[in-house]
Order: sequence, then C-alpha cells, then structure tokens
Amino acid sequence: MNISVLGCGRWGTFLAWYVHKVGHNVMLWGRENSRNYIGLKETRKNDYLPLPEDIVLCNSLEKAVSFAEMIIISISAQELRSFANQLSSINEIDGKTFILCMKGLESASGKRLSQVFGEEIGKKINLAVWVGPGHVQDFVNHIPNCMVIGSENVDITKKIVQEFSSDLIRFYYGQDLIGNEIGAATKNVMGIAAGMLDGFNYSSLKGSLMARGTREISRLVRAMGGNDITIYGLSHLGDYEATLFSEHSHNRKFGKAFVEGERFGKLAEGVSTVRALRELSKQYDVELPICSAIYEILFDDKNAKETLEDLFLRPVKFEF
Ligand SMILES: NC(=O)C1=CN([C@@H]2O[C@H](COP(=O)(O)OP(=O)(O)OC[C@H]3O[C@@H](n4cnc5c(N)ncnc54)[C@H](OP(=O)(O)O)[C@@H]3O)[C@@H](O)[C@H]2O)C=CC1
Ligand SMILES: O=C(CO)COP(=O)(O)O
Repeated sequence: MNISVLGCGRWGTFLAWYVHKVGHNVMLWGRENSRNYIGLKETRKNDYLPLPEDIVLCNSLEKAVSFAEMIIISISAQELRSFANQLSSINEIDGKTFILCMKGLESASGKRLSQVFGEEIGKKINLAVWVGPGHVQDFVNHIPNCMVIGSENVDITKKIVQEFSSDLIRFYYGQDLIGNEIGAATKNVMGIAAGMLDGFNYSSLKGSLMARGTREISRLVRAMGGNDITIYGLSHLGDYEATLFSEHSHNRKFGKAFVEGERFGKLAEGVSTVRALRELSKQYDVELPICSAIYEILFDDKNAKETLEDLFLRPVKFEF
C-alpha cells in the first residue's frame, strides 16, 4: 500500500521508517524550510535512525496526499488545526484514511485532536488515532512494544491494524476514542510531574503518582462520556514507563529541567495539554489536583516544591 507520513520530526520520521519496514511504499513529507527535512534530504539520517533509500522525501502536500491511501500525521498538536485547514483545500483528500499519531489536546478549547481535525477537514474521510508507549531509540534497537489504534469505525481500526502489525509492534483495537485521546495526551502531564519529582530526588513517589494520576484522569474520562477503564490501558497507564521513567522522555526531561532552573528546548506536549486540562476541569466540573498543581507551577509561578508538597495536605479521603 502507498502510505504518506506528514511531519518529519522525531516521531514522524520513525513512523515512515516503521511502515516502510513492514512492507509499504512510503513518502515522507516535511516543510521546505524544516531543519529536520533538510537534514534528512542531505544525509538520509537523523539523530535516531538511517532513512532507507526508497522512502521518498517530499515537500509538496498535494503530492504527498495524492500518493497515498493512508496518511499518517505527526506534528506538534497545537499546529494541527491550521495544518488540517491547509489539508482541507486539497481535493484528493476525499475518502482517504488519516491516522493521527500525536499526543495532545487543543490548549485553548480542550478539544481532542480528532475533533479538531474533523472540524477543519469538513470532507468525507476516515479518521483514526495511533497512540501508546514507544520510543524511537527502543524500536530501532529491535525492542518491541504494544500500541493501540482506535477510530469511530471498527472496520477502519481493523484495516489499519492489519496493515501495520509486525513482530515489533503488537496493536490492540481501541474501543474508546475519548479515553484513548485523553489518556494519550494526559500521560505527558504525568511525565512532567514525574520529571519534577526526579528533580527533587522524590523519584520514589512515582508509584503514588501512577496510582493517583490514573485515578484523576479516569474521573475526567468518565465525565466526558468515555470509559474510565481505558485509562488503565495502553494509551495512558501503559505509556507511563515510557514517560515517567524513561531516560528518553521529553516530557519527563522538561519537568526535571524546569525545577532545576534549566531550559529543555524540545517539544514537550504536556505543557500545552495542562492548559487544556484546566479548561476541561471547568467544563466537566472534575477536580484534577495533580494536573492543577502542574499548571500552577508552570503558569502561575507557584513554587514547585511547595505546590507538590501541598498535595499531601489535601483532606484525607477514601482511595476509590
Ligand atoms: N509513542 C508515540 O506514540 C509517540 C508520539 N509522539 C507524538 O508525536 C508528536 C510529534 O512529536 P515529535 O516528533 O517528538 O516532535 P518534533 O518536534 O520532533 O516534530 C514535530 C514536527 O512537527 C512539524 N510541525 C510543527 N508545526 C507544523 C506546522 N504548522 N505544519 C506542519 N508541520 C509542523 C515540525 O516541522 P519542522 O520539521 O519544520 O520543525 C516537526 O517536523 C507529538 O504529539 C508527540 O506526543 C512522539 C513520540 C512517541
Ligand atoms: O509518547 C512517548 C512515548 O510513548 C514519547 O514521550 P515524550 O514525548 O515524553 O518523549
């Protein structure tokens, strides 16, 4: 099958490498002036992997769209609305299958990425999300993982899983798009919290963070009409090792650098997601103590150590 991947950063380039490895013809799109794109064009590699010669690099969106039956998108979540708007003017998108491989929520509205994409595209397309644990560094070293693909159409979910399954990635069919998207986005906020704990030498608290983080996000998912058990699946709890504990996680590194007074320059999606969560917490009247603490530390200039320690001063309550 012909597959295009739109976005040639860390994850997009990996996805192109992966779908090529499982036997597809692949076109990888990047912006003309992108440092990532130019680097790949010049050297056929990036910091993570060598790009096989028969993956076609291209910077025409029209060409990338018309080439493929399935189109994977992996760009920064906050850019999805304007990018989808650009895509919507391309006639050939009708009837194609789009797969969002990103973990975020629109920060101003709290909307899920499939909602944002659907609103802007306004054409008849198939839409799915592909999330769950996995770092490029592990996959290229042949370390397998499990991930989840979900959509509102189970036939589409099954078709994508069939095309992309391999002994490197075992997929599960997602059953709850709300839970999978909220779960994938919010694990990054827990990753930032974990990085802060690491920065304060409080790493032993990450077990508690796992227990209480899943609990508060599952309450949100339920209020939004999703299934709270989804949060204990691959998109959220299943991604904690790769985020809360991994040396590769950008979100964890961001949180650690933040409390150490350093700057972490790479994309940490949890920063924008925590803004979205403030909005969702109000919209659905759900208390999100850990997410609120991270918001106050990042955006209200609250003292990080005191704010995290204040979580211990909350009234005693039943665990579940
Ligand atoms: N296991 C998983 O499912 C993983 C998922 N991810 C997710 O993938 C997404 C991307 O992360 P990552 O690859 O690390 O980020 P990077 O910063 O490495 O890449 C982001 C890419 O988005 C592109 N981009 C940004 N804005 C636009 C725009 N307006 N139009 C077109 N392209 C744009 C950038 O372009 P340019 O090259 O021009 O800068 C860049 O290529 C995130 O949502 C992240 O959470 C990441 C890792 C693992
Ligand atoms: O989603 C990921 C791992 O599954 C990547 O996490 P980071 O963006 O924190 O590196």
